Amino acid sequence: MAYSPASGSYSRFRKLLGYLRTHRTVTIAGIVTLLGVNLLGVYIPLIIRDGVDELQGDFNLDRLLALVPLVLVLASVMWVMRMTSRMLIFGVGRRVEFDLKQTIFEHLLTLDPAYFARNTIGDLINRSTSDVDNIRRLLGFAVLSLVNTFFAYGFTLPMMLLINVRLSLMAIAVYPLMLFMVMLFSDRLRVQQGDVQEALSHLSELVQEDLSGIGLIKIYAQEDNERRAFRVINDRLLQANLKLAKTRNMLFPLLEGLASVSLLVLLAFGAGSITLESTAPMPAGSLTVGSFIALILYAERMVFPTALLGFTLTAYQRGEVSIDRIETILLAETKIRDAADALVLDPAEVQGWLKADHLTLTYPGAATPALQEVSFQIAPGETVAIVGPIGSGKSTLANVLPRLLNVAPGQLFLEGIDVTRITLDSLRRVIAYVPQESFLFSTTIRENVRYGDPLRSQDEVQAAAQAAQIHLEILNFPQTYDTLVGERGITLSGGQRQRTALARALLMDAPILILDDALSSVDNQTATAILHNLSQGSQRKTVIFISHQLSAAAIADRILVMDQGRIIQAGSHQDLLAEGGLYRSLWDRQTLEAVVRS
Ligand SMILES: Nc1ncnc2c1ncn2[C@@H]1O[C@H](COP(=O)(O)OP(=O)(O)OP(=O)(O)O)[C@@H](O)[C@H]1O
Repeated sequence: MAYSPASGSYSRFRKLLGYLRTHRTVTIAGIVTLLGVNLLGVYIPLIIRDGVDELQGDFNLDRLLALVPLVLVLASVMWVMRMTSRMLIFGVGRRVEFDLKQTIFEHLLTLDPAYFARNTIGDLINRSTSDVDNIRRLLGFAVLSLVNTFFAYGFTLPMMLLINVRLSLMAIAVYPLMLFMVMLFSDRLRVQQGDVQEALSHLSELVQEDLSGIGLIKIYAQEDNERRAFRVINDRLLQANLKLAKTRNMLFPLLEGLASVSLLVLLAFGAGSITLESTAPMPAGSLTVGSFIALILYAERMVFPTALLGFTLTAYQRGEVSIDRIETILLAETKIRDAADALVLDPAEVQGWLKADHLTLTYPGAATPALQEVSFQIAPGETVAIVGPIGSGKSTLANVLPRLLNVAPGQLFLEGIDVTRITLDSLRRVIAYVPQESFLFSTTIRENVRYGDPLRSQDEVQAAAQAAQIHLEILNFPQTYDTLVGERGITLSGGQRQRTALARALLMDAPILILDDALSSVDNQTATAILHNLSQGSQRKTVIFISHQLSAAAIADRILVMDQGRIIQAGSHQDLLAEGGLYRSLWDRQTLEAVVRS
């Protein structure tokens, strides 16, 4: 996913307000507290001004001693309020971070598998963490700083003008120049920030892919190549960061320097305007020592937020880039969703009757359909094997049944109902599906088996494991069903993983079971035994068994032979052997291979 500003600054600003909507009370409380801080910040210099002017006429220790505690109390109140405002506003940033992470994760769960084939996990993780972090900073630091700047300019500047217009204007004369600089650098900063985030995503992608495929890297002795590839991307990130740092390091000191110039201007021109005669009428344009001190204190209050404009801007722009990157995820929509009038299937009423009627499916961007005019009917309780050469469309067919792929209306029916008119949830509940890659979570065997329904009892888990022919092996694991598997536990063999995944599907006791080459790492004899058991008994399910293992497929009630997206043969093993054609040649080849191996 390349970074492309999906929206203008205005709509990004509206997005930000949208993030804040649920926390508006706390945000407003934070801003009101900040308002209090600024009002006190304006008031305290006035007390100091009056105090200094009074003392100048007639020095009085009692008066001085009364003034100090007052300023101290007010300054302490201001300090407490400042702390409170920071806690409130930074807290909002943290809450928005929480909301966003939750929203992104929940949204990702709604997207169909094709989305994850198009976008890398590393990039998605980066957007859900680093980009969300940038938005938190924007809503914490940048909001606090922007509001602070707004109040400082709104209150402090008028007070300065009231004290002395000429000196105040001279002090802030450099500010327009500063704003001009900020605007000048703003686009460059945003583009450079986008480059950094993108390079960061590429780095996460590479780490994620390499660590997942670490075995492959070692087998092919590609450590050096991967090291070089990492260096290239890491270097790209370094260059992007250095470029950004260069721009920031040019802008920030410039802003800080210019902001301090206002203090120098005041000192240079203000000192000459001070009049020490407190009794005589003040000459026009002159000011008392107290007013001069207040003016300096005010100017200082302005310097800080103005000098911070650069940081605020970066935080804001970083956040803007990240808003775009996060919105790209949130705007992605799945085409596979419930129709407005979708039916909820009652699992008890589903027998397992499937019908495809000229089912055709073309992957986005593909030149030819992966499924072409596929028609069949599968009766309740029937065991149907689907065989065919590599890439003939078998997995596509398996994915279409539970609507993991977007099937057009009027082509696929369950119990005579168009699957596009059934809610996804109820459709998927009646189809147990074991994919080619058997994924296990890093938890115990028991939790893996009862993933579809964590409340199932140990007896039920065991019965499913027995049907999947893995129970006896589980008993040999260190803690039997409590053994941890995956990253935090033992590593299962390919065949053990497949049979654990099968047990997980069997536990769901769904009327339809799809096995997509799900026993490829299990020996032929065991695979045949499993399939035989599944197709026997009174509680027969509709079983769709996709496999390259023809000896196991041979025991199915019916075999569908696929080639180039079409069903080109259908019948029992004996019928198909007698018929000749593709099935016969596949069978002969496998039989010959088995003879050669033995
Ligand atoms: N996500 C996808 N995007 C585009 N094309 C795809 C996608 N998945 C599969 N295909 C293409 O669709 C065709 C059918 O693939 P499919 O995986 O269904 O075949 P298969 O019979 O299951 O193969 P195998 O026996 O190797 O598992 C192939 O040409 C494949 O390249």
